[in-house]
Amino acid sequence: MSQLGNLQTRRRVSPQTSEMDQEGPADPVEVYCRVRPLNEDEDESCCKVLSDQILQITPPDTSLAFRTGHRNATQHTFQYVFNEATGQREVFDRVSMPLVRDLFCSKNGLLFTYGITNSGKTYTMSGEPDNAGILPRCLDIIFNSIAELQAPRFVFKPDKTNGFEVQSEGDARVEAGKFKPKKISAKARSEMPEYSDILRLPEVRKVDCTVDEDCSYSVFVSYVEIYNNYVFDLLEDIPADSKKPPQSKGMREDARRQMYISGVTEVEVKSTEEAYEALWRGQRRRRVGHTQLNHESSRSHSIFTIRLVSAPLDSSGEEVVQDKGRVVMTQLSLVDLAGSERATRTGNQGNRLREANNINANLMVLRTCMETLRDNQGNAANKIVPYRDAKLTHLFKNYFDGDGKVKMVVCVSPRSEDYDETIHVMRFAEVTQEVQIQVEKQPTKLPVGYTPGRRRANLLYKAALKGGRQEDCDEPTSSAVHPYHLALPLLCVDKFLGSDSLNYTEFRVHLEDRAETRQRLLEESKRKETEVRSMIVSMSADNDALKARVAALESQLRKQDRLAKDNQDLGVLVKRKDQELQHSAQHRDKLQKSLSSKTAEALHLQLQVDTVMKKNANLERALDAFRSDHCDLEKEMVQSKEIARKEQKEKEKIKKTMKGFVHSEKEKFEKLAKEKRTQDQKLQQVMRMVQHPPTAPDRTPLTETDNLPTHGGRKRSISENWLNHRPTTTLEGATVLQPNIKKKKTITTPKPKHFKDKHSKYMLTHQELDVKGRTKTKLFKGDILESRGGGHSVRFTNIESLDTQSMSSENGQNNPTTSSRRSARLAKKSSPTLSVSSSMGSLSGVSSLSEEAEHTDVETRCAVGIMGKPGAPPGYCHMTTTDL
Ligand SMILES: Nc1ncnc2c1ncn2[C@@H]1O[C@H](COP(=O)(O)OP(=O)(O)OP(=O)(O)O)[C@@H](O)[C@H]1O
Repeated sequence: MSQLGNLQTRRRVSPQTSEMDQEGPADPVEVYCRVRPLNEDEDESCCKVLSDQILQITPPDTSLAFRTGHRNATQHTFQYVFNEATGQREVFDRVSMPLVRDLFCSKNGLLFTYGITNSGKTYTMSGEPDNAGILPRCLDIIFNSIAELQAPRFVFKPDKTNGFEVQSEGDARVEAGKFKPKKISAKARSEMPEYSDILRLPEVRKVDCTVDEDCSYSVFVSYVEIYNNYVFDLLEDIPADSKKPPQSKGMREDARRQMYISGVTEVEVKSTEEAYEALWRGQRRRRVGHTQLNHESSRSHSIFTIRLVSAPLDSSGEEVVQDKGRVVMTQLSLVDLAGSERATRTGNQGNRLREANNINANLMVLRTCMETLRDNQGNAANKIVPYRDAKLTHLFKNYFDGDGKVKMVVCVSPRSEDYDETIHVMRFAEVTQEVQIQVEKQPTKLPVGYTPGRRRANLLYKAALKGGRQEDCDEPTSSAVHPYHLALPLLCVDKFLGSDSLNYTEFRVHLEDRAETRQRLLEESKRKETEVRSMIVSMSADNDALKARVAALESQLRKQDRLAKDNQDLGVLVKRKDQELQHSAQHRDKLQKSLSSKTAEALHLQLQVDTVMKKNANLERALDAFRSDHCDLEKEMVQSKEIARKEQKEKEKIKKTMKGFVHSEKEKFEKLAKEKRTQDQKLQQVMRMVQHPPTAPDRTPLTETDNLPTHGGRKRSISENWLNHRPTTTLEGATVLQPNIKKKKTITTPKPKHFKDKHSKYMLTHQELDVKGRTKTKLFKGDILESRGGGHSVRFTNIESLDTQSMSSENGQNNPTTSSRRSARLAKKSSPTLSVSSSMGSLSGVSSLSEEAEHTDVETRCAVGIMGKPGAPPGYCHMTTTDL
């Protein structure tokens, strides 16, 4: 672990970097965003590009975030946001062109495309036929830029330890002679038509920086994929008939502590077409491998690496310097990451789930690394960055340690269904943007000790040589002269040799001239050489001074660049801060609004509290009053209880007294009862005697005879016919009052025909209860007389009555016990009514005599009358003469 810790803080020292600036600037990871257009079958977009730097995402109703209450749209700031209509060229120019430029300035580059499945990562990285993405454009522009500066094939050779060897052009040619370039057959090409046309870029573009013409360049490409945390080489030569599945590669660290894939195939490519063929082969292998391993392309991370290898030309500008230490290698890694969606979303199982987990593990580690890097910068912490936890981060750890520029294109699917995943992507992007990479100092190029422009000079020289042979020797053109060639004047011997008159003297003179000229020229040459040498020395001094000046200017320029970059960063920061301020202002407004509403609410509540407190005070006062009342009542209750207790005591006293009284009364009563029983016995004896008299005339014991004339005596009545009118309500058992009449007809309801019969006497039995509940029985007796109109009338002659009192008081012969019993029964049965039929109308108006028949005038004598009315119950009442 300590070793890992060291990794983070250690700065790599490049063998070519002898002069390093003190401290490199911090370079943020640049994160771009690209929103793909909606497909035809997709109708709702949740993304909106607000400006070049801001993307707004709105949660749709169906999203989990919306359902869990996160309903506000979120805004995300990026280095640059490409909207749905942005073309591939613009994306390349903004994102990748600076990386390609860096390649020629000895700076490495790493570019990721990150996003969920189907968000446009592959489209952005590789593109489509006629719509090339970043990768083919990078290749194209590199080859366009180094077209005539390329070293012959095999001059540079990978040394298997992440470095390159240089060999002479002769050796390279020998090796090249054996090399057979791999050409894709038309049949194979037809299998993957999507890659066959991709290179047709409409324009020829070069990098917009100076490419060192005194260097020779070679391009190498490698293509690997990381699947389930294994690294597979996609350009490895595997025999066509091999049944073995692809073997994974290991990772190593080279002498410069750079991570590399051990044994990875690096293919030297001399043109865009060749590079693209390698890519194509890799894609094909990927497809075959995926079939063997049973996985899908989008489930693995693919890494296409372009290495630009260069070395300076020698002094003649002819060949590459045969020195390995002078080889410069820069690389650009283009990474198409697998879909970032979470395993749960895909609903995968088994292998697919493991696959998804591994993808996520790699991306998760990438995220953790970013977070740790950010924390280390922000809080000056020194946490260990877990690069080694995943192959992906392990391979690129040098980039994050400052060995190159890191960029990321976040691809966004605008589909509403993808909202929840897109938000995760945005969070990762935000973290990544905050990572600042401490850029390693760019090595100042060592002066190689050769004159610049030697390639061009060599070419010119070659061209001059070529031209000298062709043209006439007399007038060598200045343009064809080698700048360092001090040509001697040419001697045209032919004109002497070909003449007929051979003049040797002339020839000797000419030769002497020539020797003289030669001597002169030699002297001149020496002089010129000395001049040139001194010139060169002075030029070299000038050159050194110029170089120093250039270096100073370059460092100034770098500083300016840095300042400009800082300015730009500051601008971005200020913009971001402005937005944050806006947000916070909005938030503050919202808070103020809610505060004022809360204040109003609080006031309202305060009022309510005041009212409640007032009510409470009233209630407390009422409670006090109730309490004092309660005390009073309690006192009263105590007093009442005292009174009640006293009363109870008194009651008990009275009860005791009453008990004594009742007891004495009971004794008295029992004594009386005893006496009554003896009386009863006596009375019964009398009754027996009365009911069964031996001979004596029947005498109603209970009869109360008034002062009426005695023509209705008992003896007589025996021989007379009596109409005995006993209404149905008459109680049985009143026999004690019944006269002993033999000839009688008892009727309940009198009718005229009864009076037409031979009856001469009429007797009506009437019973009634008095106010004390005693039964009064009366016998109204009278004579039936024929009226003048042919009807009948009754003249009452006698009334006999019985009640308990009268019996006991008026007739000592009456049996009080019997009477009272009967009376009680009568009282129970019904009210006493005298029943007279409606036909008794003829009977009305007949006067009768009262018991106290002492009245002498009609008015008093007729005080009682019998009255019958149709439909009304019969009865009698006291009447006046006027009533009658
Ligand atoms: N910017 C764009 N303009 C037009 N079409 C696009 C764009 N981005 C993506 N597409 C289209 O969207 C579809 C999905 O894109 P692509 O295959 O690149 O997604 P991906 O993220 O690489 O998916 P995977 O993770 O499965 O590889 C393709 O048909 C592609 O043509």
